[in-house]
Amino acid sequence: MEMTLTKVHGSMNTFYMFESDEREDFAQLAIRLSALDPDIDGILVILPSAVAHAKMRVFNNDGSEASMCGNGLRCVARYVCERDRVQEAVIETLKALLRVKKEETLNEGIETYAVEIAPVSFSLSSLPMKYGDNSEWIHQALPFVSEKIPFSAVAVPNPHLIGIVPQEMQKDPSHQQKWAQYFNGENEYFSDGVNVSYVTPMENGIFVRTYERGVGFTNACGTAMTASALVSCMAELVPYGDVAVYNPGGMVKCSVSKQGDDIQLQLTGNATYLSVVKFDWSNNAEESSILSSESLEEQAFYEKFVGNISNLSKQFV
Ligand SMILES: N[C@@H](CCC[C@H](N)C(=O)O)C(=O)O
Repeated sequence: MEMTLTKVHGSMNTFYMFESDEREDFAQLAIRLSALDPDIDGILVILPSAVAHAKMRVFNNDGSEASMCGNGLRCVARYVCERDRVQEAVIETLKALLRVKKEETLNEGIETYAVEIAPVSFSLSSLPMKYGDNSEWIHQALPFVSEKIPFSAVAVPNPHLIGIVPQEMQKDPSHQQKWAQYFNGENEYFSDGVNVSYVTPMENGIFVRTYERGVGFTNACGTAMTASALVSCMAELVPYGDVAVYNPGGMVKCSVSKQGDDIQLQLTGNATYLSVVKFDWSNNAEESSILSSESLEEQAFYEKFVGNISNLSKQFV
């Protein structure tokens, strides 16, 4: 079967995106496409929804399904808003209906979208995370990992473990890699794995590097950046409101508001289309292949934007 896929990215977190009806083979498709194109972090499937403009499912490049994907949702938001000729829409995800909207451009030539990130829970059972009898883990060291790194565990609703680290630990991500690999293998703490982010405050925001469950190190993870902005506000590293979040793939804005237990999070950033790809999905996955790829013109604008901000984030990469 010939499929048309759009290769897209949000902060260089890169996916093949396509519209489809429900099928059983999305996981195999994600694995096969990732084997053919190591640039991608997974696939985004846009499905019909009975309760929203569309439904999004996201599969990591190892075939595991995630409950949410912030960078991916911006790309899906763009697709649905352009398809339905609307400025705002509601997208059904595995655990929530989320509001999305077109925003003013981040920079010339960059399609920009804002997406709601919800629901938020600090309850360890929602990740799930098991650590003694604790019901939450907020801004405390995990002594077996390091006495010096305050960690927070939060589900948005996919699971995140976030550590605040000094600049030198961003430059050498080996500590992060070791523990993220451990928590995403056989271990007693995270039975479903976890996305692990290391965060460092900057003069005008924060820098976040993420090791994603089911993927490995990514240029950026939208839910991780938003959860990291929340944790940074709670730790008083940055004020509540709009937080500039830098990452190896660029920069996004995360808006954070917290009144008691009521937390509202929004992620704003690029939704860039890279190319249109024809893919032959045969019954035998091993034989499936990319037939053609036609580049679009948008990436040059994104690279110009990254060039403008790189003096701020290059100290971390
Ligand atoms: N890159 C995504 C998150 C993708 C899912 C994640 N790897 C998981 O398994 O939870 C984002 O932008 O949020």
